[in-house]
Amino acid sequence: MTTRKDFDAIIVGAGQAGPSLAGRLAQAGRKVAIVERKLFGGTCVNTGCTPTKTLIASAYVAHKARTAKSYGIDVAGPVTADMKALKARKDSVLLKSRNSIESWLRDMENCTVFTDHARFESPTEIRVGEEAITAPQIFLNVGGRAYVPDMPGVKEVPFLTNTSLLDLETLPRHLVVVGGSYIGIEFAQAFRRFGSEVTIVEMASRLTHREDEDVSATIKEILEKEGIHIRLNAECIQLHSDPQGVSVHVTCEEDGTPTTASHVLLAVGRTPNTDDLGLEKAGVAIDDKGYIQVDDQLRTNVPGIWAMGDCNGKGAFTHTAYNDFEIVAANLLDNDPRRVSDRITTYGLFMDPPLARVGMTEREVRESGKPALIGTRPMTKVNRAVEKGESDGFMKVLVDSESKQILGASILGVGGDEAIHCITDVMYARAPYTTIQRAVHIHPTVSELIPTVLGDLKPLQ
Ligand SMILES: Cc1cc2nc3c(=O)[nH]c(=O)nc-3n(C[C@H](O)[C@H](O)[C@H](O)COP(=O)(O)OP(=O)(O)OC[C@H]3O[C@@H](n4cnc5c(N)ncnc54)[C@H](O)[C@@H]3O)c2cc1C
Ligand SMILES: NC(=O)c1ccc[n+]([C@@H]2O[C@H](COP(=O)([O-])OP(=O)(O)OC[C@H]3O[C@@H](n4cnc5c(N)ncnc54)[C@H](O)[C@@H]3O)[C@@H](O)[C@H]2O)c1
Repeated sequence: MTTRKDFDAIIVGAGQAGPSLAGRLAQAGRKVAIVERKLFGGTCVNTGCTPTKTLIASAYVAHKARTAKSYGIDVAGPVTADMKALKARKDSVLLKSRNSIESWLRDMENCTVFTDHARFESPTEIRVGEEAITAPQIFLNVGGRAYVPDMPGVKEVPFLTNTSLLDLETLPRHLVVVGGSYIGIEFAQAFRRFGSEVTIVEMASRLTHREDEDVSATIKEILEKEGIHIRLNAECIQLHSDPQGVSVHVTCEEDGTPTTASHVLLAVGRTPNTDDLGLEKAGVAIDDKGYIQVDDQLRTNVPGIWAMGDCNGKGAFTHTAYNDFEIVAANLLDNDPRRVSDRITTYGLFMDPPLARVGMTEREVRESGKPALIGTRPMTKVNRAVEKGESDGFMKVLVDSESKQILGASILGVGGDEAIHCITDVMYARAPYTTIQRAVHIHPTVSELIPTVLGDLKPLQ
């Protein structure tokens, strides 16, 4: 028999926005229900950021051990990856995080945790297993999952996604990665460093095709230097089963030589978890890709229903999901009219060296027609990078020549994922670039060279 419980607020999904919002609402004395159907912490903690960055740390150690000789250090014997031990380390890191989120929510005053699939019955009622829960305010934080394209052969062969690849306890002989963007590149480099042969198959004409061409080209060079094969313009990918695993045809020509993979990873984007939420019963509007449509304060078209994180299509990162929580909490609880449009685009791609990005790309600046200045510097001219023996990449900053404000930056280089934040903060402050140029940064750091780049700006031709 269905039981019915009434709350002030229901949160669906315990990813990167839901738990923090539960905390704020419960603290404000609201009676809160949070529903999680699978793993507390969602994608980032369980199958995304945390496990990948933990594996990438192991891959970095392998790479350093293999190149130890060039630092004057002898490492006896071949460097090999113990996949079981790698996985155990990764699991222990993510389990701590998952468990701490779950126990925080379960111990939270004014908060009731439900662990089942949530589905709308009406705009104010949600069914969770045998229970019906109601609230005048409902917050959706349902995230997304790996997109599986309907490519020829995909139904006939075994393939991996970011979730299943993380569970491997043996090293793939040859990993073919379909998709040359964040997920594909991070996994490709890590598995190459663990010892797999790796091929990236990308249908666009370059890797990370949303980045500037110089960024894509340098990423390709770095990956190829480590022995990763890269097949671009792969417009006719077909998968066939093969006695040795999966054969992957890449070219449209019938006689093109296939690549034989022991494992295939699909890393071609994400799809939102909105198809099984009963949104039609609540009347919540989605776009043609399934993303929940929201306004600048993350309100859906139905009063009393909000959507935060990857499921609203306004961002696809942990920091954007968390910022969605901050926006909703500020508007509802703090009388602070924060907006999504206040957010400056920023993200990292955690290959080694990492790519860090903020604001506009050079291409976007050119397309905008704004009069602009540009400053660049190769990492070979950054002392710290040279001293570390990690001088691949470059930094590039674009400035509005009239307002003197920074329009955007790309740092592809060691430490770039940290150094970028001195640029980000000045962009949020809407201060002129000269603020950074006159700041004294510590020697020897990567950040130290950002004032130098800004001291040598040239008109963008
Ligand atoms: C391999 C990989 C690496 C990544 N690395 C990074 C990174 O380094 N940095 C970064 O910023 N981002 C990274 N991301 C992206 C990041 O993980 C996501 O942007 C982030 O997790 C989105 O958070 P979210 O709260 O929107 O959704 P999620 O974290 O996906 O959480 C949604 C939760 O809702 C639950 N749920 C869904 N439907 C229902 C339902 N009907 N009922 C109950 N519960 C439901 C799900 O089980 C899940 O726990 C990575 C992603 C992947 C896949
Ligand atoms: N460092 C990070 O912050 C990080 C890391 C991993 C994932 N993520 C998040 O996960 C999301 C998904 O990442 P992703 O790399 O899967 O997707 P993506 O959308 O960034 O890139 C998909 C890539 O696959 C290619 N592609 C699409 N269909 C293809 C096909 N049929 N054959 C060959 N190539 C094809 C595209 O051209 C593109 O290069 C990202 O939007 C990102 O927000 C973030």
